[in-house]
Amino acid sequence: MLTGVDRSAFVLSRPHRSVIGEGRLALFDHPGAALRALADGSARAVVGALPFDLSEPCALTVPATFTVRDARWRPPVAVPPLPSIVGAREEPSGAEHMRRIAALVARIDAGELAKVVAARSVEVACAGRIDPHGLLAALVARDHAGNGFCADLSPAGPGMEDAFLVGASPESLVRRDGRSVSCWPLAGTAPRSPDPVVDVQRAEELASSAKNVHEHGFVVDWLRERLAPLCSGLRVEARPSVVATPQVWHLGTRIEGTLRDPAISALDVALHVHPTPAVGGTPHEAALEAIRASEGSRGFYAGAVGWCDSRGDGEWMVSIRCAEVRGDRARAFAGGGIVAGSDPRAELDETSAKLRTLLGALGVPSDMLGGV
Ligand SMILES: C=C(O[C@H]1C=CC=C(C(=O)O)[C@@H]1O)C(=O)O
Repeated sequence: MLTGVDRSAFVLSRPHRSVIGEGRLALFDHPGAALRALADGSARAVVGALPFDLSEPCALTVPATFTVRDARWRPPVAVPPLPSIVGAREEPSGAEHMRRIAALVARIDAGELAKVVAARSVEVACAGRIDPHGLLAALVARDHAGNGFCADLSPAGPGMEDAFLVGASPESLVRRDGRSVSCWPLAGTAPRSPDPVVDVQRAEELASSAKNVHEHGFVVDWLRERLAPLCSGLRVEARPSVVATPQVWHLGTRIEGTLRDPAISALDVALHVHPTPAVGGTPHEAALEAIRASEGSRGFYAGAVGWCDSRGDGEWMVSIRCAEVRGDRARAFAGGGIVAGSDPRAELDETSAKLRTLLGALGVPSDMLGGV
């Protein structure tokens, strides 16, 4: 048992630092109210999650204690073991996901869209309650960079009691330290291989893949466009580099700038750039409409998780490689960018590789679902 520890505490674990928010002084289901509380000094910090669709409720908390440490998160005491797996169900099925991708590719060919991210989920049923910090501990231990997050979703209101968003995202939406702002968008993916020679070959192929570089470019263009009015001296790496997670390789581009107005906070910037085409698409509105039509609400998957303090500093991660956890259930999500020429089977396999982050940490055997 975790005694004397806030089992619903917010945690963001990063390679360089961890942020922990315990207790709850105030809850906000709208980011505007959180921004006002930070600006008027009534909140020292705000932590939590933004949904994919910003017209839906967010889940932000003013914690009673807010701790920043210069190292990745480690559980303060032993966490309970995760319960055994009873079953797992894909939503939609792999066949339906491929059908949706084929329909999106047809819309891209017709010139209605240039890029759109298609996502699916797996709902895992367990024999007992999933401790959110127990799952977080498993994720952080399996992630060589030490990435992980856990956010209480109950501030989003009715229906979200006992819901948490738990994940290990490699993608930083925005980080603000004083006037410095940085983003590290990821898009373009290749699965890792247990064979080191094949693994390196896959990374090299990804770096030179015209399709993946094209898919990645939409995200960089969007961020450049959104950040240029806010920043002076915006620096965007000329070409993407290859970034490793335990399950996949990604293309990533570092972007840095200096805020023209020091009153603009990390949360302001996150709200200004979210959702990027790493989770949405291009053109922006048409892609969001296509996602709504094919998937319905994504809830907090593909939103953002992070923190912002009263100085405006903070960090927000894109909430991918995550699951919504409620009681004995966890619903894990993964998506992938669809562009002209995307192959539905390869895209399905890509989401299976991404889903392994969560399914592996939960202990779901790989043969429990077709190919996931
Ligand atoms: C939308 C997801 O990943 C994004 C981040 C990195 C690579 C991506 C891709 O190659 O499609 C996605 O844009 C997800 O993992 O659910």
